[in-house]
Amino acid sequence: MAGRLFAIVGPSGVGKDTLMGLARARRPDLRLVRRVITRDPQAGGEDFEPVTQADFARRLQAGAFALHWQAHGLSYGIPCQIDDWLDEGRDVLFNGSRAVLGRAMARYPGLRVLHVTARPETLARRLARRGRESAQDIAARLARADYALPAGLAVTRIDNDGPLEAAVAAMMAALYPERV
Ligand SMILES: Nc1ncnc2c1ncn2[C@@H]1O[C@H](COP(=O)(O)OP(=O)(O)O)[C@@H](O)[C@H]1O
Ligand SMILES: O=P(O)(O)OC[C@H]1O[C@H](OP(=O)(O)OP(=O)(O)O)[C@H](O)[C@@H]1O
Repeated sequence: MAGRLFAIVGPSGVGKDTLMGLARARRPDLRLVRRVITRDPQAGGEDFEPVTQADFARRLQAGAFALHWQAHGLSYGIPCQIDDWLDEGRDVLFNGSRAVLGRAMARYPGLRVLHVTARPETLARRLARRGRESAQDIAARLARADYALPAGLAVTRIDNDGPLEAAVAAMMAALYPERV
């Protein structure tokens, strides 16, 4: 049986990576995608595979990515390995761009979207505390905060403006509705 593919999306600082880690801790069988990113290897934060722009371009050319996009001056790739996982019946969760969802749905018609939200002031506070980006980069990320999702997607909204526990519970219910 084919596995299910989930994209977690939402503005920078809303808690996507944090929620992914907590979901994985509760469901070790959930496959989290390790993204290929042209980001400084020392950047910290999520576990990603750092590559140069040239290496990214080579992999793209070779068809190594199931999905890819650009944002924040970086290139992001989702390795084709997710297709093997889905074929094996694994549920797969990746941190995606809201701007790639149209293409993602075209390739994966069963795609489910977890849209994490929080108030702009909450995002600003969290990004400043996370400390991975400069003030200028934070401002650019906040400017994308209200980017709209394309129509026609299976979307569950997850509010993460309050305590993490509430958002994790909502996320687990969205991932595994049969268990609630
Ligand atoms: N509900 C929450 N309450 C307080 N801090 C949170 C909450 N959710 C996430 N954070 C913190 O906000 C920051 C941004 O979270 P992160 O998971 O990196 O967001 P994203 O991946 O969406 O950019 C992190 O420092 C994280 O610990
Ligand atoms: O098109 P958008 O929906 O605005 O998303 C743009 C990018 O921002 C996030 O990446 P990243 O994890 O680098 O940033 P973040 O941790 O600050 O969210 C997200 O995963 C996308 O790759």
